[in-house]
Amino acid sequence: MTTAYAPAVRVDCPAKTNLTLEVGPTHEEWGGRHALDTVYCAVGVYDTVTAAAKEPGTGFSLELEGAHLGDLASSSSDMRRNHAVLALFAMAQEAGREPDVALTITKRIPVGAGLGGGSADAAAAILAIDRLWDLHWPMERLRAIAATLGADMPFCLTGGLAHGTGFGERIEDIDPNSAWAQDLHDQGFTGEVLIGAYQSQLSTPEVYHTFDVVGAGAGDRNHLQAAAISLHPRSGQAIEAALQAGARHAFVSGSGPSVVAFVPDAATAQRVIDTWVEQNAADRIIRAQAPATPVIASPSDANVATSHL
Ligand SMILES: C[C@](O)(CO)[C@H](O)COP(=O)(O)OP(=O)(O)OC[C@H]1O[C@@H](n2ccc(N)nc2=O)[C@H](O)[C@@H]1O
Ligand SMILES: Nc1ncnc2c1ncn2[C@@H]1O[C@H](COP(=O)(O)OP(=O)(O)OP(=O)(O)O)[C@@H](O)[C@H]1O
Repeated sequence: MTTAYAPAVRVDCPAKTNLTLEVGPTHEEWGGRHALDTVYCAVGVYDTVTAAAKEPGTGFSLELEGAHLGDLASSSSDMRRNHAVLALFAMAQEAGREPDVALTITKRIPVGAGLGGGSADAAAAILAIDRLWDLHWPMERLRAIAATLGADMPFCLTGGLAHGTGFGERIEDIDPNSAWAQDLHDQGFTGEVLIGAYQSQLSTPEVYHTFDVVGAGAGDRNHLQAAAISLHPRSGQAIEAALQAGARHAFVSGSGPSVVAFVPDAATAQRVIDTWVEQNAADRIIRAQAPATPVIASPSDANVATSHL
């Protein structure tokens, strides 16, 4: 007898950056994490996570795809520590079920880049499993589960623009039609974005520890920027080059090393790309739109576009 399983679910989840990132003191009750006041912005480079049911009692499986796997590609990378798998375990515990799910991750978000790649995959897994198991839990419940896994994960569940506080897990969505969103748009923080990414990765804990020593740079919207540049100077070169080429804003994304540049038009985008190439200021250049939101699809939603990928 063949068992009929619910169809696999696919979620495309965008990367995140921080349009502002104010870093305050550490809190023991948060595991030593710093207090944050940040404006999150999801950026349209997507990882794709699929979740499919497996035979009961067979446990989870994980397949990784993509040309940019960073340190995930190494044989020592422990599948059980992958953020998407940790999300599956958390959902299974909350639902009182076994994690008999086959996960696949197609990675496009640079790894260890300050773009929330692991957080995006964890959020995508939560959204996919919520649909696969027909749970239909409210977003607040999904966010509470995500917050136990990492600071950026609650935001990644909804994307768009949001105000983050606490250690980053307290999320207040910024309505796209609000005066706040309009102001961010008027400042040039929406539309075409260029991401300068690198072969090298930065450890988020190390960047925060370096911040504790060097502090924030004068006038830096991202308080971690000076720390990230001290650990990865090429990011500072890419920022200067982008601003000289006409970008309205250019800064380190989160804990870095990647650099995000907001440009007003296609001509400026091309000038920034040409300058980064001429100066070898980045190893990989990605063009994207901001803000962006997760796209959830089951095979039955055959009409779901994939032009955003
Ligand atoms: C840099 C940001 O990406 C900005 O959005 C986030 O603050 C980091 O989010 P994340 O990678 O999900 O961070 P977590 O996985 O929760 O924590 C990783 C490590 O980063 C440091 N960390 C993280 C968040 C925070 N508010 N303060 C911290 O000091 C801590 O050393 C922590 O052990
Ligand atoms: N699914 C995943 N995708 C990317 N990294 C993962 C994943 N699961 C575990 N990791 C590990 O998490 C570490 C950080 O990767 P990630 O891409 O989330 O960094 P990041 O973009 O700097 O995150 P953040 O901006 O939230 O600090 C990497 O060293 C990687 O080995």
